[in-house]
Amino acid sequence: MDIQNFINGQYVDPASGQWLDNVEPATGKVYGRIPDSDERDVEEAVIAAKAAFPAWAAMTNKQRSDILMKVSRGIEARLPELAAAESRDNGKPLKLATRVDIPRARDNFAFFATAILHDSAETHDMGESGFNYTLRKPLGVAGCISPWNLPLYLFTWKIAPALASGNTVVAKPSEVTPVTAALLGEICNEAGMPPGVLNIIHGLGGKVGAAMTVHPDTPAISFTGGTTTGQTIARTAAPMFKKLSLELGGKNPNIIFADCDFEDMLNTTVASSFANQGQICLCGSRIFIERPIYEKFKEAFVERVKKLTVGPPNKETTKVGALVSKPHIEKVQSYIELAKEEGGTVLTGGNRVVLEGEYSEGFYLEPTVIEGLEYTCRTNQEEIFGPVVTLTPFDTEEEVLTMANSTMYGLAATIWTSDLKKAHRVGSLVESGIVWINCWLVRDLRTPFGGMKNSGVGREGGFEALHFFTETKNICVKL
Ligand SMILES: NC(=O)C1=CN([C@@H]2O[C@H](COP(=O)(O)OP(=O)(O)OC[C@H]3O[C@@H](n4cnc5c(N)ncnc54)[C@H](O)[C@@H]3O)[C@@H](O)[C@H]2O)C=CC1
Ligand SMILES: O=C(O)/C=C/C=C(\O)C(=O)O
Repeated sequence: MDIQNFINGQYVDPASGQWLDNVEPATGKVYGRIPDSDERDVEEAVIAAKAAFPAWAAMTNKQRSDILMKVSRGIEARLPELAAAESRDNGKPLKLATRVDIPRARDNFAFFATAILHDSAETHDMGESGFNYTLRKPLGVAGCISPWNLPLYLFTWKIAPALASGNTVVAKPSEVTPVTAALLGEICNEAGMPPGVLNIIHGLGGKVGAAMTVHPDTPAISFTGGTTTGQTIARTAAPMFKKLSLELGGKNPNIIFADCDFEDMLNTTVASSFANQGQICLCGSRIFIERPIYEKFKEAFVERVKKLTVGPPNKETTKVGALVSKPHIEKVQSYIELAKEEGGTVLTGGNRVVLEGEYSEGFYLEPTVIEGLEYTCRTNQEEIFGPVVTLTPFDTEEEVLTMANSTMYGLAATIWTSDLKKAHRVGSLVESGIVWINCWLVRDLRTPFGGMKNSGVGREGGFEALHFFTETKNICVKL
């Protein structure tokens, strides 16, 4: 299956005439080609987006909202097809793509299509001498760059607010999982989105992403991906005074107190550790357990993890699918080896899984649980982004906070306790942009979403996302 760039409402080949292989993680085999685009394709896309901007920005919020709602309904209408494409491209279980990824892409469009109808600006009253009012103007052409772990989910999480607030967009999905983004162009055309409003360029980050970032006519860049890539983007964009939204890596603590609801915690901790093969920036990869329940937790957790079925993404019984790529599974395996060198004991997992028949070369890995590591070691400090978690006991709140806050990251934390005061106390001291108490990945799209420290800059979600894609202007009126 070959895909093309989507520029000015048309599907076109890359200027280079060159293509990249697209590999199916479940089989390890090439199953299509994607454009190996470069700065010439980005230039064409920016030209189209600039031309479309005045008319799109001049529409009323209601007019834009109507089109974006049609996109949302178009995603819903093609949900089975999109879910199958996502699962094949990424390796994630089809069930997950059907229940989570594609519904969330649909909801992202519906959420921002309706949010824009409820947005308003401030007035600052100066009494008899006058008043100020605030205008928020779209920026122009927004650059949106997204990763491979939640492909259409995160692609639309950026595009929808950018479009709703009146910008046109040049977007780049990950070259590892480009297919559902390519299909989105068809849905936008069917929804009556004017040509040039959304443009989608495929290819390598170092070529396409870099060209989008350095282009003088992309005043805002919204990026989700690895922290190192975020640093590269910031180095280019900051001196150009671009607006930057960076959602980066995490090394999230999952803090389990002895007084928690054990069964609820156990069920959710299995999911927060291994959902999407552990490839979600919000997964809790460092599990801290209060000492009185450490052994009980370890035994119960390992027993549950051993029962997780690793299998082909399209099989009904599969709980853990394929990791996204060969380089990625090799990276994750290298961390398991590192953990052993650092003195860790693998309690379960640690090995590649070789399935039968057409899946024998797929990227399957056992869900892995490790204990006995110092909290300061590399395994406990660096983002692994795979189905690997570590267990560490703790005795006091102070101790667990020291360990939880010891990494360069600060994205998400989970706290399990029946003591609301303790939950609130620890929640306010843990260095994380997002804290879940007695739950995980419960999402309300209105809430600020993003990380502290090296986990990012800025917040997505709700009005914060809509406002990121605007320039705020204050107008002072003297009476
Ligand atoms: N949401 C998250 O927190 C994610 C974190 N990661 C982390 O990053 C590590 C590396 O994964 P990658 O796939 O290499 O992520 P990445 O950060 O390289 O890729 C994310 C997106 O950025 C683009 N990109 C790459 N280099 C770029 C550049 N110089 N300028 C502009 N755009 C660029 C990519 O093409 C892709 O669309 C993973 O092992 C994981 O630890 C990866 C994906 C998502
Ligand atoms: O918005 C969400 O619900 C989830 C976002 C997840 C990421 O940004 C990620 O895994 O990279």
